[in-house]
Amino acid sequence: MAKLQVSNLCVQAGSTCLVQDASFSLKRGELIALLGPNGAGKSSLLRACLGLRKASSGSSTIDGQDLTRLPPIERAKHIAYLPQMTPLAWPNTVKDVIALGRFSHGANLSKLTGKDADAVSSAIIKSDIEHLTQRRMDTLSGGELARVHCARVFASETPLLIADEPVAALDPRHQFRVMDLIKNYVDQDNGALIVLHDIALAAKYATRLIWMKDTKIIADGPASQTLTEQRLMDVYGVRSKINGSDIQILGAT
Ligand SMILES: Nc1ncnc2c1ncn2[C@@H]1O[C@H](COP(=O)(O)OP(=O)(O)OP(=O)(O)O)[C@@H](O)[C@H]1O
Repeated sequence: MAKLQVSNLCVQAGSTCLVQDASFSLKRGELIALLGPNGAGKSSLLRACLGLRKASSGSSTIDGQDLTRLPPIERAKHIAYLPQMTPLAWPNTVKDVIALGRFSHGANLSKLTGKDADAVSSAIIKSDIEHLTQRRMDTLSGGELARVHCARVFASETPLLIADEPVAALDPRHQFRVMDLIKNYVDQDNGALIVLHDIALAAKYATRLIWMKDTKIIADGPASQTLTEQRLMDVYGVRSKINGSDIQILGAT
């Protein structure tokens, strides 16, 4: 089934509210873009959904199981998480990092065999990084690094992916390449929730947009219903011109 159900989730840091009463669901076949300005609470919401940050109230379940109570290794079988990317200083090879995707399956990471070896090989091919497998992670460009992290997720064969700004800091071509990888993953009967700051990219790829502002989800629906000039003004404080799939951001108010 693979369904993430988030209900009335609230996150506090001391007396400060970071997320208020967030509810939404994510299931296979959906590619949801989580949108909102800096500081709106997107990362806090993602981390609370995954049970990585304590929620003050509400719930987050996967196929009916409370994510905050699932042991990390069990959670990792259901849902993969790509946090905001920071350059890695690890001397590990690309192949070793992708093999980490098989950890939750109990694989011997230093000697992959059978299904585990197949999953890693298939992820490497899907992500178009065959030429990088013996490279050290700390020698990769941002675009290469992003594809390696996608491959690690694909190798884990989880049905759901949560990613926090997976295309931040990539040039337009690499943004498309990574979004194409995520779309292909979703098209193979998986689901993804990803934070994006590029509205046009979100409108092009996402089946649904969830809009956050000032700690709250203020809209949830396909771009055809929720992406309007007024919405961009309300959420980001920018003037825009939207004509079908042509989205122009004209400037700040
Ligand atoms: N532990 C904490 N204590 C206090 N404030 C926090 C804490 N964690 C996050 N915040 C604040 O909560 C707000 C929301 O942060 P969050 O990282 O969730 O926003 P975001 O929407 O993901 O932003 P961005 O787009 O910049 O990544 C920010 O103002 C941040 O400074």
